Amino acid sequence: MTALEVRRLSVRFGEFRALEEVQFSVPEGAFVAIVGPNGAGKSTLLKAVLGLVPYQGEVLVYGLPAGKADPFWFGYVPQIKTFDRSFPALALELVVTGLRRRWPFRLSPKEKEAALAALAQVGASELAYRPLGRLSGGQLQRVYLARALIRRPRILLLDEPATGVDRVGEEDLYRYLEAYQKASGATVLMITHDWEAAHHATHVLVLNRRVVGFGPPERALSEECLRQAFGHVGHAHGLFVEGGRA
Ligand SMILES: Nc1ncnc2c1ncn2[C@@H]1O[C@H](COP(=O)(O)OP(=O)(O)OP(=O)(O)O)[C@@H](O)[C@H]1O
Repeated sequence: MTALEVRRLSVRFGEFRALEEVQFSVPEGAFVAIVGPNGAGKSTLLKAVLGLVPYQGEVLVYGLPAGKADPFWFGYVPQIKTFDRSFPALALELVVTGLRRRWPFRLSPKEKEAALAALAQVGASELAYRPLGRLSGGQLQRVYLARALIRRPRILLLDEPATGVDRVGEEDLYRYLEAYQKASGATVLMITHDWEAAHHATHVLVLNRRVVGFGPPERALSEECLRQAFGHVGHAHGLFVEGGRA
C-alpha cells in the first residue's frame, strides 16, 4: 500500500520558488532519508505534507488528500534549533502536546501515563519532570521524539533529528526509530545531512528544489545524483566509498 504520494508539488514564498513539481511515492513501512544542500526545500517539503505551508499539487496520505487525513496519522519532530528554551514547562508536558492542540495546564492521569510510556519508549523516563530549558540538545530531541510517538503515528516526519546529538545518542535515536517502525509498521521520512545514515534507509530522496533522485540508496546516492544536487561530491563522498555499499 502507498503511504504517501506527492504529485507535482510546488511551494512559493512570494516570487521565490522553494519547491518545483516534486513528485514521489512512498510505500507503507518505508524508511526514507531526505538529503540535499542547505536551502534545498527539505523542511518545506515536510511542512507542505503536514499542511503547514500552502502548496500547489497533491499530497495523498493512504489515498486521502492530506487535508482530509486524520492529523493523528502524522508524528512530526521539528528541527530543535528553532525551539525557545525559555518556555517554562516540563518535558512531560511537552510530550502531552502530541495529544492535544493546546498547552496542557493540567494533565489527566491517562495523559500522564501515556506520556511516561512514550518517554520510556525513547529511553528518557528520567527526563519526565525536568524543565525543558535545562535539557541538552540530545535530551530535548528525545523528548520531541516521544511527543511524536505518543500519538502512534502511521507516518513519522523527522527534520534533522540527529542535530546536536552525540554519536551514541544518534545510534540510540535510530534504534528507537527502528523499534517503533518494526512494532507499528509505520512509514518514516527523515531529513538528514548524514549520508552514512542515508545508506541505511530503504529509499533516499535527493532534493534540490526538484527531485534529483529517488530510489534505493545505492541508486539515489550515486555520484551523478549527488553532483547534480550539491554541485560536487566532496568530503562526504569519502563516506560513500567507505560505507562500501555503493
Ligand atoms: N516561510 C518562509 N518564507 C520565505 N522563505 C522561506 C520560508 N521558509 C523557507 N523559505 C526559504 O525556502 C528555501 C528552502 O528552505 P528550507 O528550510 O525548506 O530548506 P532546507 O533544505 O530544509 O535547508 P537546511 O538544510 O538549511 O535546513 C530557503 O531559501 C528558505 O530561505
